[in-house]
Amino acid sequence: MTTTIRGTMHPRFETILTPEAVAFVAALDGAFAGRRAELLQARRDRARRISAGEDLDFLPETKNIRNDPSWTVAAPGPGLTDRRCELVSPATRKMGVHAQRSGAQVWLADLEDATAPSWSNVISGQVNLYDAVRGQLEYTDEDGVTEQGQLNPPTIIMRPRGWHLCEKHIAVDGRPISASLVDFGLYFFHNAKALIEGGAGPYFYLPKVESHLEARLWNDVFVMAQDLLGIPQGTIRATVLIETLTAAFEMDEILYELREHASGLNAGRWDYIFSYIRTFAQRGDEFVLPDRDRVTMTTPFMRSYTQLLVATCHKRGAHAIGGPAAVNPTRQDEDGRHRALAQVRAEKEREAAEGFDGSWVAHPAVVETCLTAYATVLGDRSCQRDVRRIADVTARDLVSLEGTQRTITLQGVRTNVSVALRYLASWVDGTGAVAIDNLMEDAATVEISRAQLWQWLHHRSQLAEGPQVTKDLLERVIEEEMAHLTRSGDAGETARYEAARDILTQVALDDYLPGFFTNYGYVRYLTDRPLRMKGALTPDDLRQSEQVPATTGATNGSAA
Ligand SMILES: CC(=O)SCCNC(=O)CCNC(=O)[C@H](O)C(C)(C)COP(=O)(O)OP(=O)(O)OC[C@H]1O[C@@H](n2cnc3c(N)ncnc32)[C@H](O)[C@@H]1OP(=O)(O)O
Ligand SMILES: O=CC(=O)O
Ligand SMILES: [Mg+2]
Repeated sequence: MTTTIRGTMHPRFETILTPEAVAFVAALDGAFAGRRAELLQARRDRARRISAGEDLDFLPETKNIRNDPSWTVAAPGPGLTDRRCELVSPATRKMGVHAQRSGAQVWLADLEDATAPSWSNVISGQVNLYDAVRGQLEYTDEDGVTEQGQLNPPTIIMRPRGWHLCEKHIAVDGRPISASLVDFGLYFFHNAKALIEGGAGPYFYLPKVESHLEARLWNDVFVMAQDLLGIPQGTIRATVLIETLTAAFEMDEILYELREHASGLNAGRWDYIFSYIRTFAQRGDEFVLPDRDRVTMTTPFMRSYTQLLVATCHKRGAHAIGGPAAVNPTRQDEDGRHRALAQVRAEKEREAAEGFDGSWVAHPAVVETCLTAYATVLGDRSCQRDVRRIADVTARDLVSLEGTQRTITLQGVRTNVSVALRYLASWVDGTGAVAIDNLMEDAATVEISRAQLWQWLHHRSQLAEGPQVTKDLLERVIEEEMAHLTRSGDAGETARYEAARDILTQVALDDYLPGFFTNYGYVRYLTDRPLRMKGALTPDDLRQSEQVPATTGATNGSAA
């Protein structure tokens, strides 16, 4: 087996990419690459069946697991009992230092939705985590002022990339390897023992899981990783984001598969909305969602999902964690800041009243707000896992848009285009979380925007103002927004917006609905040696970006 590092070696990358660490990751990939490929194929097969009319339902073959009241998940790991506020941020040095000083119980260091997965971001994120775990994270600003993390920092939970992505800068026998295993493996190899010695442990958030079989794969990865490093089984803790529609039907099963390592479920609402759109993109009008800002946590199908999540977690002794509010309390706008704080407070109080044990925030300025809101329900208690909730949620409740306001507007189209272009122009430049119009935008929120454009186009949806959504209309709006966004004439900015337009056109306007914009964007714009920077990508390039075996001709998510 030959392992090759294809990415540029920046300063300190050698700390992470040691021969032993790379061999560890290659061993994991060698053991699990086949199953990962099969599970990605199973995703595509299921997506095709749903597109063709198959209804989603709870699985008959796992009924025993759901109905068996006797099993629970492992006790919370050290440092994970109190999770009232989890601050999420990209794993940069500056954000890491701020997160460590934020007063949150958890720092969720994100290599996923909030990180544009360039080689430089991925490995420098590992360098920053390496330092953070050892209490050595510091950051020097432009004025030469050095800030350090604090002595008693939050528990770190790391979020690796999802199963659908590969890491092209590390090749085993010429083949790129799973991005999930690179992120998980490097972090675990370097830090597991130090974390345990420090009184915590190797903890993970698992993103975009679509089935309990994918959770089983993660569990098997954990077992092998712990074995290889001589760490006791059951040391790892994983919280699974329930952020795909299909996973919402398998919450019990996902916890069961990971039960020795599971510590909770999280309502990853943005990807969940995206997943809803993607799953039903080619079904009838009854599944077409309205403007992005009209879908909230109190929209009936969203409410059903969170009720089921809380009830499932508490039945199994797991933490139920709320998702991130996207409002951004920017310091530039005092009124906007007050509105954002009030909105976060109302949202977190509602979550706590619904039974959640804690929640994500995406900005340090709202940590206190989140803690106060949870305190109104929890008082001195660190969580409410012992409070059982009954959720009488049916399969229909999880998918039906009955009672949902369904209006689509030209402004909704324009906002989706503008937000996607602005976000993608930053993403190709290496920034994966961006404040736009006082909202936090990341890969998940922008997936909603582009998938809505695709769905509305596919359905020729009627806008409140009269016209239908057509390709001509979308192209016109894109041109208008591009003219507006590139008006400075700056060459670098224009090039980034051209790249953004290319990605948006590819993933929102084509007949084919790609599973994720990140696959295409990554191979085209983020790799150290990008795949054919000029000229159109061929269907083979696209398949490669989505890791679809050439023989299947399948799409990832929805067959066109
Ligand atoms: C769908 C999902 O998955 S959500 C989870 C993934 N998303 C995220 O993690 C996004 C996290 N949030 C962010 O990245 C940022 O808050 C942004 C990009 C939205 C806004 O950042 P900024 O424009 O820098 O905001 P702002 O200027 O108000 O920040 C004030 C300070 O707080 C810091 N800060 C802002 N957000 C965070 C954060 N999440 N964690 C740590 N520090 C932060 C900034 O670095 C800045 O520091 P400075 O004063 O030393 O310059
Ligand atoms: O990862 C979180 C989400 O909302 O998506
Ligand atoms: Mg997500």
